[in-house]
Amino acid sequence: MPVKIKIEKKEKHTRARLGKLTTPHGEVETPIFMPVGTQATVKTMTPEEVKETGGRLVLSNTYHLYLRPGHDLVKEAGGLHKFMNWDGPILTDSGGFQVFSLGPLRTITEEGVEFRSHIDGSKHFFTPEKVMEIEQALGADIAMAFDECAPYPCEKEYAVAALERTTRWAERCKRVHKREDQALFGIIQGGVFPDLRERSAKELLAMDFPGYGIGGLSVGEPKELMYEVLDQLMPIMPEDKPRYLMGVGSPDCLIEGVVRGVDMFDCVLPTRIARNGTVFTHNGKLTVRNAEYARDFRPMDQQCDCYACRNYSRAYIRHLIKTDEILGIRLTTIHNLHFIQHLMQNIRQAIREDRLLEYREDFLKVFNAG
Ligand SMILES: CNc1nc2c(CCNCC3CCCCC3)c3nc(N)[nH]c(=O)c3cc2[nH]1
Repeated sequence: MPVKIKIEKKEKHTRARLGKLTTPHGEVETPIFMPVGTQATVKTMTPEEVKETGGRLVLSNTYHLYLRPGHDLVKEAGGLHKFMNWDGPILTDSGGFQVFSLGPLRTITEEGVEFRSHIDGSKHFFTPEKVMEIEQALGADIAMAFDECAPYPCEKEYAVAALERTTRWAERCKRVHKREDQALFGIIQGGVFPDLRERSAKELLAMDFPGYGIGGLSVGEPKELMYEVLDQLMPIMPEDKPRYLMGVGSPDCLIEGVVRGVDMFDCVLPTRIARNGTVFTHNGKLTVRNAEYARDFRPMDQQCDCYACRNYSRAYIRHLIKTDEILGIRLTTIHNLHFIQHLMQNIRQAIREDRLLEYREDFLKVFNAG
């Protein structure tokens, strides 16, 4: 069993758990936030800088790496760890979400999904078998099954069809997944319908995957609805398997997800908004590129001890961003990754001390007041 979770402690007043996730490339603490490295790099960061901010497990993507540079090239390079010089654990998403997000550029059949590349419009066909070939070639420690993520909102019939196809595709993935040093995770679908979520979970739990993605959320539904789906789904999830809430999220969603028993998160938000000149601070978001910061010589977040906040002012970082100096978005990225990892560290400590609900209240009172 290459990937397993050991629950160290259950928080007294919530479903939150403190755990250790063991993988072929080392052990990481959970709950964990996993920085996204779409094209085999966490944008603008060296692996050392990702580690320095607290990143321990990074994500990459089947869809993007298949199109460029090609999974065969990455395999020839010795696999994703060697290619991107990352010696910690890696998780690859199956591309299910990406090809479904392509909208009219894709056609879904029982066999698989025909889609046109967002780069040059060339035609491609992803089947569960093809995606498993790609993910095994890339060599991540955790590979997600090829699933169908239903949009929000959608008719219940659509969610049923997507759930049933996801189950059949999970079977097909499991049948051809041979790599012993790579864990295949199933992905639970079912839209925002509690009965469908339960059905999808039960069908996939019966296949005994070493861990589970919770898919089909953070697709435009109100946050409260996402929390409700988790409230209904998490009680039927096995305690001894990692739960990975896909594509989540912002600081408030991370805390609410942990409270409900989620162990793993990924989100492009911290790195994406950083490149737009927006950073998280304890008082909420701050768009450092705005004119009001032109003569503001304070750090982005006065309570932050990251490299960017220890050495540079808002005025300087605003100057860099306004003049398209690459150092600007590197500094905002360093800060945002550090901020989120520091939040996860505080959450893990609050679990240890059985005061997660107090932490949630204190953090959100200040963060949301901003
Ligand atoms: C943002 N919201 C959201 N994301 C979802 C994602 C993607 C999660 N992030 C993966 C990274 C994205 C950037 C490149 C590297 C991989 C989902 N993925 C799958 N397979 N299925 C979902 O239902 C699924 C559902 C998701 N909802």
